[in-house]
Amino acid sequence: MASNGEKQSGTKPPPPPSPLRNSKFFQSNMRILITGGAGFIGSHLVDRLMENEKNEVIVVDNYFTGSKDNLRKWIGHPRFELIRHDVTEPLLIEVDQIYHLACPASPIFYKHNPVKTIKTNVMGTLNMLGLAKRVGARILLTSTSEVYGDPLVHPQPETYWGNVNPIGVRSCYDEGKRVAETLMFDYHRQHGIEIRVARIFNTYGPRMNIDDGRVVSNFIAQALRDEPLTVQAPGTQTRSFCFVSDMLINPDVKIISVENTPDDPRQRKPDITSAKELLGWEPKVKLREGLPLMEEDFRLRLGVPKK
Ligand SMILES: O=c1ccn([C@@H]2O[C@H](COP(=O)(O)OP(=O)(O)O[C@H]3OC[C@@H](O)[C@H](O)[C@H]3O)[C@@H](O)[C@H]2O)c(=O)[nH]1
Repeated sequence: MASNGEKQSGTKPPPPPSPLRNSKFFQSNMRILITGGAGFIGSHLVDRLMENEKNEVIVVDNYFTGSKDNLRKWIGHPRFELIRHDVTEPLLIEVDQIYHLACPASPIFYKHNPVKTIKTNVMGTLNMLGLAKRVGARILLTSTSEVYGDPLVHPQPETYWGNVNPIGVRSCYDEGKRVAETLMFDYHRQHGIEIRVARIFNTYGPRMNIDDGRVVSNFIAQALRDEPLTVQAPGTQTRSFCFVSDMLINPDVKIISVENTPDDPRQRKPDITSAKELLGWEPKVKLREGLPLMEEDFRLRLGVPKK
């Protein structure tokens, strides 16, 4: 679709899917690969796909931010396989569908080793697309709201191309995911690969990493420890949050509205203050469906006894 003023004329249609791909349309048993399947969203996706007895699920993960613990109920299951593998290395395997989730997603983790983050996004996606092409698999990439950068349009329609800093500390992730999206669409246009791209916004729920520095996990951990909630400056930023099971109902769902002030507020300011100090009142954190489960899980991990 043309937007931001650019005309898209003369684009040729993608080639038809390979005969290998065509044969999979009539197949009901699916062997599904999930990269990053030991992570927060990945493991919920595994649960969902394992519900279908016709599916065989293979997870690859390097356990940088994921954990075997998230998959413990499936380890040893005849339809389930777990491989320690880093997607920046090629993977030769026979599968029918690929869900490519592998990448650290929390800002503190992806900024920890930015070169590795961009390698994961670029080389990892190339490797997965190469695999999809070789075996005729359909592939889904989990992209991010961060492809919009500091959006100047609210809410962001898919036709909006974003406002991204190419040299900032978040670029390894923002730009990495943008290149990953480009690769997906180029493989589709050039090789007829069947693709899906889901731009995921801030997701929360059980199995979220307690120490990933994100606002939901921080607030819950702080509340459980009876500490003040920290709101990072400027304090006016907003996010749209999606509970993990709501996201899996329709992985293509786009939950929008990331409002930011114009002066690059996404570069975290060091002056962190307590919510009370900033707002003049202590905000009440509303726990919704599923959160009691998360709270229980966090209590256990923090060693905070039940009330
Ligand atoms: O303790 C905290 C943590 C965070 N925040 C603020 O809360 C907002 C949300 O921050 P988070 O770290 O939870 O997440 P971000 O929105 O910055 O990044 C997220 O965006 C979409 C996903 O694709 C990314 O993977 C992701 O982690 C930010 O404005 C941040 O400054 C706080 O006020 N207090």
